[in-house]
Amino acid sequence: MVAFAAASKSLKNPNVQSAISHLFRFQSARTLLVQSVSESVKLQKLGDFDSGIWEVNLERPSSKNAIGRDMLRGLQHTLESVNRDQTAKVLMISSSVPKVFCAGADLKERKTMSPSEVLDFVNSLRSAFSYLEALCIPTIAVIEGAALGGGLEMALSCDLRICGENALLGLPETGLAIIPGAGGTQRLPRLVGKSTAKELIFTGRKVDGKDALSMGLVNHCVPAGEAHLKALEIARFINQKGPVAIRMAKRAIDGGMEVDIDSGLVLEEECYEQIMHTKDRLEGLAAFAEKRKPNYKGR
Ligand SMILES: C/C(=C\C(=O)SCCNC(=O)CCNC(=O)[C@H](O)C(C)(C)COP(=O)(O)OP(=O)(O)OC[C@H]1O[C@@H](n2cnc3c(N)ncnc32)[C@H](O)[C@@H]1OP(=O)(O)O)CC(=O)O
Repeated sequence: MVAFAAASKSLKNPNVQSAISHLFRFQSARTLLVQSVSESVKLQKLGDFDSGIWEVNLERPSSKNAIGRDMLRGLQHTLESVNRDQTAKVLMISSSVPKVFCAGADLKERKTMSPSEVLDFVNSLRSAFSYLEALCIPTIAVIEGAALGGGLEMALSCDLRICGENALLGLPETGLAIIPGAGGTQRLPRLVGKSTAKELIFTGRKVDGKDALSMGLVNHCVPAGEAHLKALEIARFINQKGPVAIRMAKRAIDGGMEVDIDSGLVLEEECYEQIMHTKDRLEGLAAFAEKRKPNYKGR
């Protein structure tokens, strides 16, 4: 009885609760399937409670996940697989290489390319990141360590960015006498403002996780090593919501930001109409009335 009372008292301690919930969140993430799309890009589908959460894993340790032709092909195929599958609800992009998210374009391969090959490659990389940005489900970049050049441009194409304090983010391209050519000159100013983006791109300055947070470059900065956990926590929140509503919210926000407010509101109306006749909308109302968790089916 005494032991039980002591245990229940310690369970009320917020630190213990937080540790347990971290443990629970960490342990219950179970990978159901790993699809190896290429040597350097793996696609994982989480299972059980996390069904609906998918993860692209970058895995090219020899070059710190630098993106060459092979890796780009792997990335394109992976994103196409995600896009085709209606069961994907949230996508996380992470690295299995310690201390790096992605070191950008493969500069060793670049040295062997002719100018027209470089242009072809950069155009394909830009298209791949636009494809990533346009995926109809939410995407989260999980950044531990370096996200530089094309690596940051990939993260900028995601809806959310979560980083560890040890992150190093930057667009150092001008130091190589090129410009960020995979969307960086467009997405960075839209995210952090024109003036800050110009400073970062003109100087090639790299910022750590805390500075990235303060300039709005990332959504959350957490202690080093905890970015995946934080991203998973957010992915789980999203995964419990009405899937059609999430897709329509993304469409309305993304489409609306590029047009005037009146056109944006028309787009919002169109998106609202898409959710009007879903069974999930009725399920949401029923669950509220019955004081239970909704069970959404994505239709
Ligand atoms: C998309 C466009 C342009 C670009 O992206 S340009 C590229 C911008 N990126 C960079 O400038 C990053 C360069 N890399 C680094 O700063 C560091 O390597 C690091 C990522 C901070 C990691 O540092 P660390 O000290 O941990 O590791 P090493 O430097 O010893 O690297 C290990 C190994 O990896 C190779 N490598 C690293 N980055 C690249 C890369 N981008 N391309 C090819 N290889 C890379 C490095 O050379 C080492 O190899 P070794 O053979 O062992 O020497 C726009 C456009 O496309 O134009």
